[in-house]
Amino acid sequence: MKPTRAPQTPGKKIPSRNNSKEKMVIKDPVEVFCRIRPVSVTDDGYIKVIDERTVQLATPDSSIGNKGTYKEIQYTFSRVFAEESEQKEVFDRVSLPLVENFLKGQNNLLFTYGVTGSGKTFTMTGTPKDPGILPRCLDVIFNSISGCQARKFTFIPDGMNGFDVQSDDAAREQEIKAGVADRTNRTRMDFPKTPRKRMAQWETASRMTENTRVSISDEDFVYSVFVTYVEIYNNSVYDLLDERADGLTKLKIVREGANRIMYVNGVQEVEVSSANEAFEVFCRGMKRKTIAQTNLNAESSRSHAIFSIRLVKAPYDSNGEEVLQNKESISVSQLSLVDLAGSERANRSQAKGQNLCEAGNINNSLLTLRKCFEMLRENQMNAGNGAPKMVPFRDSRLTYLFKSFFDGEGKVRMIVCVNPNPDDYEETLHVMKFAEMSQEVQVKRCLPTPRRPDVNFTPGRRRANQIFKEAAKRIEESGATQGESIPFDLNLVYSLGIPIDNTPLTDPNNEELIRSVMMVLESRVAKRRCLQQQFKSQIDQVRSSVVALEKDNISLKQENSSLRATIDQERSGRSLLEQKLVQSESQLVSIRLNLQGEREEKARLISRLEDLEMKLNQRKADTERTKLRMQEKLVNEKDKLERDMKTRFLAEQSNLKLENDLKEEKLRRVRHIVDNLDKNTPCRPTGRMTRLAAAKSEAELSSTSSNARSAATPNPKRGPAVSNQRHRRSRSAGGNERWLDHRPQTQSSKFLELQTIFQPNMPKRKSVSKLTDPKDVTDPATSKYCLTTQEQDSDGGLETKLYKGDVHPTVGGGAQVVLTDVEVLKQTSPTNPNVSPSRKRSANGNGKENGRLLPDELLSIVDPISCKCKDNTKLPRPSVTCLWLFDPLSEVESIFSRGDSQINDGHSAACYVISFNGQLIFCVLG
Ligand SMILES: Nc1ncnc2c1ncn2[C@@H]1O[C@H](COP(=O)(O)OP(=O)(O)OP(=O)(O)O)[C@@H](O)[C@H]1O
Repeated sequence: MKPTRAPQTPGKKIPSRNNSKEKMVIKDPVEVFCRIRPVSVTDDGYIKVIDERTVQLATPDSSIGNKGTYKEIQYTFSRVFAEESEQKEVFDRVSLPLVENFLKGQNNLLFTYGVTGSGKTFTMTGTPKDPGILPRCLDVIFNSISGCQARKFTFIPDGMNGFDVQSDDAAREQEIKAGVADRTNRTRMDFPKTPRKRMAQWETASRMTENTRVSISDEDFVYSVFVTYVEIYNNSVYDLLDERADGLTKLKIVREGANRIMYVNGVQEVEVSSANEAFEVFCRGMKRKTIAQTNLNAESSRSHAIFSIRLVKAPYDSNGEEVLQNKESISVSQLSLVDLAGSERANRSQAKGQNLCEAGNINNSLLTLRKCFEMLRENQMNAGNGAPKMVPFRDSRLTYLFKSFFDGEGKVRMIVCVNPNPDDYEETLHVMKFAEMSQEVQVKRCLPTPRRPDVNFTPGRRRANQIFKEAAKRIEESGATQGESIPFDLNLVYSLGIPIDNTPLTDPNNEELIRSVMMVLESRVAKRRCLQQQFKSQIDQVRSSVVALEKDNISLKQENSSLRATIDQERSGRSLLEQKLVQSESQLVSIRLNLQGEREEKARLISRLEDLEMKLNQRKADTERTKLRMQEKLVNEKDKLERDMKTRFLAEQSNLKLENDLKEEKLRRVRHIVDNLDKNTPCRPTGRMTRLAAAKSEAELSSTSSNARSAATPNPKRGPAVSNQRHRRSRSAGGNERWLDHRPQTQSSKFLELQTIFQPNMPKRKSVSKLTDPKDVTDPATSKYCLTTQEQDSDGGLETKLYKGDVHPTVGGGAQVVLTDVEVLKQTSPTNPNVSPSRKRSANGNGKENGRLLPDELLSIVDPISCKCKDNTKLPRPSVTCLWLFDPLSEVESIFSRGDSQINDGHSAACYVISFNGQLIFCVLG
């Protein structure tokens, strides 16, 4: 028989089969059938049957809205069953050939596939009035083997997917025992846990039976039927026929048998002797099957249900008396009917919690099924181009259980169920695509077993034995033999016809005799001819099977040698790979060692770095501390130095004063001498002169002793009285500081004289009348600020105020001015008669009010020696510009005034009017 090709979608390539190795193995494609479920909605059916093999899917209006485009896609299958198709039609076309194969001793797999609610369970099980594939299969099987069935318990499952055979007597004994046990058990089993609508109908209504019968050639065999029913739920296999309540014991594992057939280990295999009994067992399992109510199906299968029927057969012995007691002579075939759970999208089924988890597992296992098909097809297309890729059968229990079918241990057929409901359109597209692709998968054909254990036995011996026994029984009943046993005579099977009459063949002219001999001979000739024909046909059969065997043998030998070559190649490849692995491992070890070394080195470096960082931090802290100490020391030294300088300065000043006093005294005495020259009276030093001289010697003494004290032991608590640095008015104190000289142009100051003889000492300056540009202040070169304002009072006197301050840069990049000093310069109008040089002095005449200086008299310290008149003009007399020299520490107070410009020629101060204790003294310094 030639393999039938899978129908191909136009444009799709048929896998190349030029490979010589491929030619040797006969392969059959997976046959796929499509069944369309009838729906009540008729307005927008998106499925149209084009012919009996083609179906067309057109995008429904609802999906156009979502996806945009309208398209029509055609799919071709082995056969398309339209909505109105009957269960019988589907069975005859799809399942009957599988049943025939099954009865001939081959394995078969049929599964229904599709979206949830598309009619898979209906197609597989049907209803009592319109049974589906499964009950019909059972009917046909038992119709066909009726009369050849073995006594129950003739075959006993060995627990490893095989069977043992036992004698008729042993089987009878066990049957009696089991009958008793079965009756006790039955009462317990017949109550379903959950009444279900689908099951209820089977229990109440009588089932319509299928009458088809397939003729079996092996009449000298006995048959037994065993069924198993398992479900794959959440990727675990459960035995649906296990009566025990414990869920764990129902959990089974999938194993590979010695004959490479996959099976569920430890599953309950129930022997059935009729279709009804078998269906009853199926119903029992159905009650335990996991179903649930979803949005899309009131009784939706949540598991893949696998009902397997196994046909066990063995030949009769040579006398047709009893089953041959040899395990080797047993042959087993299997028909697996699989009702797959439907694929579903959670958003459509609204599945939640456990249902959602179930849906996930269902979709995963179906995805694995698809992947296996895809990989099988890819391997077939790339056959001969390298080693085939591994098919992921093990990824799911479902595919693992059916692995042997795809490995060539049986025939595979699939029914794709589709629901024309437009809501199913998207999912149906995926299903159709997969189904069409599946047809390209080719499965190795399972050849009928060439081994005939009964090859030496007489055909028809069983029936002959039966007839003989019946005849012998009747004879015994009639009392003819009287207890004598009649031995079975196998020659009866080969009798050439009626025996020749006992009349002696003596008279050749006896017409009657000749006619009777002629009749016998004719019958014998006819019988012989018949036997010869039978013999010839048997010889032909044997020859053809020998030829087939020889062919198989040759092809197997070739396959064997090519497999050996492949194995050798793989072995050498493997040894190469092993070598590489060893090398890689040694490299890995050395890399690991290196890595370890690097890690240790890194740890060492890190710890060293940490040490160094610690030391660095310590050193920084030390440096910081030293810096602070040094700064402190510097400040102290500076203070000390300033104090010393101040003391010296004051000492020098008082010396000078005393010298001046002395000179004045001398001058007075000279005058006095001159005045008294005429009078010729001796001149005595005045008391004042004495006092001055005493003061000088005292000042000198104190200066010397102070210097000596400071040189010997510095007294940090109380040094000599020095002027506050902040109030230092010396021009030399200016240094290199740059001043921002701010002289606002107010309305009044425009007309006032600013060029007084006493000018602030600002060697470097930038003069502005308005502070509009912030850069003037923020300029890093500017460190001092001076604001000059002027006011004129009603007497015509001028008051000039100099607000001095330090410019400090701020963090934000600006600058702030801290005013540290105010200098007030007063000029009195010479025309004002009320003004006297001591006007600004305090009431007690020493510049103090109750011993304190008046604030407006805190004037800047200006070195009188460097006082210059800028334009060298002559100052009007008695114009007196007074400066109050104020030292807050020593509280020494003086008035320096610019005297006669003729005496003071402008380059140095030569003449001073000194107010000392309210007296004005002219001093002329050399
Ligand atoms: N060909 C058909 N004729 C009449 N009724 C059908 C047909 N196919 C399906 N149905 C009905 O549709 C409903 C759903 O069918 P069924 O339970 O067989 O779907 P399913 O594919 O097995 O769903 P799930 O995967 O969820 O188990 C049932 O009520 C069934 O009777």
